[in-house]
Amino acid sequence: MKLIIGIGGITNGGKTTLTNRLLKSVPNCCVIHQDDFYKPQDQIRIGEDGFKQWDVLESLDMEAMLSTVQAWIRSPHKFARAHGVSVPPEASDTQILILEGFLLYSYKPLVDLYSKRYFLTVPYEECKRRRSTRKYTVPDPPGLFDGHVWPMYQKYKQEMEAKGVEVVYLDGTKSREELFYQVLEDIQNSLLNHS
Ligand SMILES: Nc1ncnc2c1ncn2[C@@H]1O[C@H](COP(=O)(O)OP(=O)(O)O)[C@@H](O)[C@H]1O
Ligand SMILES: NC(=O)c1ccc[n+]([C@@H]2O[C@H](COP(=O)(O)O)[C@@H](O)[C@H]2O)c1
Repeated sequence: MKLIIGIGGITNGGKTTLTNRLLKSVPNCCVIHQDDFYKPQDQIRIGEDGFKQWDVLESLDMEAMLSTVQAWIRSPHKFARAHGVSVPPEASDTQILILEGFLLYSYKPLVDLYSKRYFLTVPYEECKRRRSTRKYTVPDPPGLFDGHVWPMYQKYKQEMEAKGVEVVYLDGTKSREELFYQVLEDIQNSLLNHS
């Protein structure tokens, strides 16, 4: 059985933290990070808002991300070995792929592939506070959060909801442990329901 799990949602919601915790506990589990598919900086256009458009889908090479997911679907064991995930000889038939990223549910060719879509949220003030301490490869210019990041977050979330994409919302202000056990239990239930 193959399960593709999305850990999506708001920037600085705790997606990477939760994903890393799950990877330590869930056997036969690989990960693909959406951030790894950012286009080169000189291909990120400047929008009418005056900012480099880091928070739009067009800034990510989603075709390449989809190809990577398809490589896992074709052969999870081969994919795991190629990505340094140990595959014991007696590995069970259950293989799990976690996709982690802030725009996971806005790219049509991927959206139906998920067995489960999680979506972390945190309120505006908390998101802005966490973001202000974060160091990206390209530092946020002044005003980026209010002028670009937050409006794009709201736009994509509204579009996702309008399309009726089914997600499980997670409250990113809960403790790291609480979030981990909530999702782990839910994944275990999904496995039971699929078997
Ligand atoms: N449950 C949580 N409660 C409080 N802070 C958290 C929690 N999860 C993550 N963080 C912190 O928030 C920041 C962003 O976390 P990260 O996992 O990198 O978010 P994302 O991958 O969604 O951008 C980091 O400083 C991290 O330590
Ligand atoms: N990874 C990069 O090269 C890069 C560069 C500039 C901004 N960002 C930011 O990364 C955010 C998405 O990643 P997180 O969900 O991990 O915060 C976006 O809001 C975007 O503004 C990433």
